[in-house]
Parts: sequence; C-alpha cells; structure tokens
Amino acid sequence: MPNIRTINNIHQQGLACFKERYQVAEGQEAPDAIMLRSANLHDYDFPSEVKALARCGAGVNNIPIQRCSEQGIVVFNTPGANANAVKELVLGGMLLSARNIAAGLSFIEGLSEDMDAKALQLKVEAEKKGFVGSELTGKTLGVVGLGAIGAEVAHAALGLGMKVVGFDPALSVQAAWRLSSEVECADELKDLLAASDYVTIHVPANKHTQGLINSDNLASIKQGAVLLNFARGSIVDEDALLTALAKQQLSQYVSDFPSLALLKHPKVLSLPHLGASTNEAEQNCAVMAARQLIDFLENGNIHNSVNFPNIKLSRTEGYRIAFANDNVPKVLSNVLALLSDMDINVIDMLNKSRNDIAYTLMDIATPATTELLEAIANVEHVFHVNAIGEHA
Ligand SMILES: NC(=O)C1=CN([C@@H]2O[C@H](COP(=O)(O)OP(=O)(O)OC[C@H]3O[C@@H](n4cnc5c(N)ncnc54)[C@H](O)[C@@H]3O)[C@@H](O)[C@H]2O)C=CC1
Ligand SMILES: O=C(O)CCC(=O)C(=O)O
Repeated sequence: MPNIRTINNIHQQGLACFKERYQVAEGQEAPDAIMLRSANLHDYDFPSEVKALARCGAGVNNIPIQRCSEQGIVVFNTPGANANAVKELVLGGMLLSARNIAAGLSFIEGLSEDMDAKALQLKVEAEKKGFVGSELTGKTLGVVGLGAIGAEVAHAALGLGMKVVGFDPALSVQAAWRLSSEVECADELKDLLAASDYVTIHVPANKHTQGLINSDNLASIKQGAVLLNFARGSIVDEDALLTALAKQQLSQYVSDFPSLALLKHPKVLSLPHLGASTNEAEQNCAVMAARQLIDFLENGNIHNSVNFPNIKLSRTEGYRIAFANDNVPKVLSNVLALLSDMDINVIDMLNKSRNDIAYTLMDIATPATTELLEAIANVEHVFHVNAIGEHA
C-alpha cells in the first residue's frame, strides 16, 4: 500500500481521492509521495522512498526543484486550479485601494458607541469626504504575466470597463490562445508601467523575477499608480518600493505578502497570503494534485510536472517499470541491451525528455525482479528506477 505524507492543510476532497488503497497522514513514515501547499522545503530531508511531490497550488518557489530532479523526485503543481480565487482577490485589492475601503472601515470602527443616532449620521456624512475614491471603469490595468491568473484578471478587468495592457515575453501558445484580443501587449515592461493606473503582478518567483519591480522600473511607472502583488513578495524590491511610495510615484501597494518593513506603512494594504484561500480553490488544487499523484504512482504517467516531461502510456498488458536518466545518448539502447541479455521481452514503451532529464515507461512480459531493477540502476546515467504496481 503506497504511503502519502501531507504537509499543510490539504482539502479533505483531495485526500478522499486516495480511498483505502493508500495510507495518508501528516508525518507518514516512508512516504512514496508528499503533498503540500506553501511549506518551505528548501532545507527538507526527503526520505529515500519519496518518488513524487505534489504542490497543491501554482508557485513552486518553496521547493528545491534541482535537488528533487537529482534525486529522481517528480515535482507536480496544479496549474490554473486556484486562478479564479486569486483573480477575485485581485479585484478586491483594486477596489480596496480605489474606494478607500480599509480607511473607511477603520474610521467606522473608531466611532464611539456613546453617540446618539442623529450624531452618528451627522458624523458619517461630515467625514465621508475624506474617503472619496475613484472608479475602475476607464482606467488602465497593466498585467505583468499573462498565464492562468494574469489572463483571468485581464478578462475580469475588461469586463469592468478597464483598458488592459499585458506584458509576458515568454507567453505559451496555449496561454496566448485563451487571451482576449482586447488585451494590448506591451513590448517592454517599462511601457506597461508608464501606461497603467493599476499594475498587477502574476509571474512566478524565480531567479529571473527576483526584484523585477526595482528602482529602475519604478522610475517609469505612471505617477500615482497602484501596485498590486498577489504573486510573491520577492518580485518587488522593497527599498525601491518604499522610495516610490515616499516620492508619491506610487500611491499604494496592495500585497498578499506582508513584510516587517511594510507592516504599518500607511500606503500599504497587506493580506495574509489569502489569494488561494477559498474552499473551491483548495478543493480544486487538492483533487488535481491527488489525481496526478495517483496516476503517477499507479501507472508512472506524468501530467503537470515542473521538472519531468509529460508522459502517458496506456496500460495494456505486462509489468511496468519506469526509469529516469540524464538526457544523453545510448542510455535507452543500453537498457534495452540489458533486457535482451536477460531474455526479457518488451511489450510497450514510451520515452520522453525535458531539458536534462529523460524518462521511460516500459511494459515488460515478466514481473521486474530486484536483480533487473539493480541492473538498470547501474546503467551509466540512470539515476532512478522503479517497478510500478505488482511485481516479483
Ligand atoms: N497569492 C496566492 O495565494 C497565489 C499566488 N500565486 C503566484 O502567482 C504566480 C503565477 O501563477 P499562474 O498564473 O497560475 O502561473 P502561470 O505559470 O500560469 O503564469 C505565469 C506567467 O508568467 C510569465 N512570466 C514569467 N516570467 C515573466 C517575466 N519576467 N515577465 C513577464 N511575464 C513572465 C510566464 O510566461 C507565464 O505566462 C505563481 O507562480 C505564484 O507565485 C499563485 C496562486 C496563488
Ligand atoms: O496554498 C496556498 O494557500 C497558497 C497558494 C499559492 O501561493 C500558490 O498556488 O502559488
């Protein structure tokens, strides 16, 4: 029975996918796979049994991808499964800032209950001029990153009557197909920043996007613009942000990632990483992650991995083995020669590669023995081998 270790709060519907065929628990010993959300695994010791990690969510900056690849651990995420939840909160963030909602709420909270009803009305009507906002319709929204979330935000903003400018030099063909032609594409980030009343960031956090919004780029931003960050804190350089706020270059920063330097800043609205915290998104992510893990553990198939190639080989007959190797010539032929020497017939086979990693699914006529698995593991450049399902 395969073991699944959970880290973080994983939606019950996702856990239910494993049925009684799996042992699933927080702190589960000898896990075949780990399911998690935002926990930081950079210093985590992966037990030797771990074959896969499933991140119930989009961002994988909390996972040491390179180390996982080296250990033959397939890392999955759940693209798009929480995009609607983030989109709705970004809209909330724009409205919070456009209509001074947080300031209005704290004004009301600060009112004395000792007033009579008439005094309360007079106070409210007298003070409301201090909270006058502006409307989103007719304003320009700049969307940095037009993937699953960026596209949803762009479309919702068009629906509110905003003009939308996007920037995404690495946009996938699939993402381009789902994007409305009403979204104007900027050639340079600076062009987007100069044109936008609101700028919202939806790129992954990685070494290329760290400090993407820096003093150089902020110097181009339209005077008084609002910056929204529901992607990751590290994408915005904090010193540059504080300077831009002090110089009124930016009027507000709305972020899902509180930091000590910004905590009490009057022009910063911070939320406690709530972008994906809806029942629907948590369920979508957990169910998608669980299904991907099950297909991997039971069939070796890979769908939505961030480090291994996508692969799907239908099950017909025979006994399945999977192996991963450095993506260099001769490995497959060496493994096939070995099978031939051992008089083992191959019924079906599929080999895919992605960057430095090649991965093969093979259905053989007889159950894989320990001897066979060890022999494949010893082929030069093979770094992981596994018998899938029932074997000798
Ligand atoms: N606040 C929250 O709770 C959540 C935050 N996120 C964050 O949002 C990020 C984006 O999520 P998705 O839209 O689902 O990912 P996605 O992979 O669908 O889209 C990301 C897009 O960013 C683009 N991109 C990458 N580098 C870029 C750059 N330098 N400039 C412009 N575009 C660039 C990519 O080409 C891609 O189209 C995640 O990586 C995660 O960090 C995601 C879900 C929830
Ligand atoms: O699990 C969560 O609440 C965080 C989601 C998130 O940040 C992501 O999907 O990248």
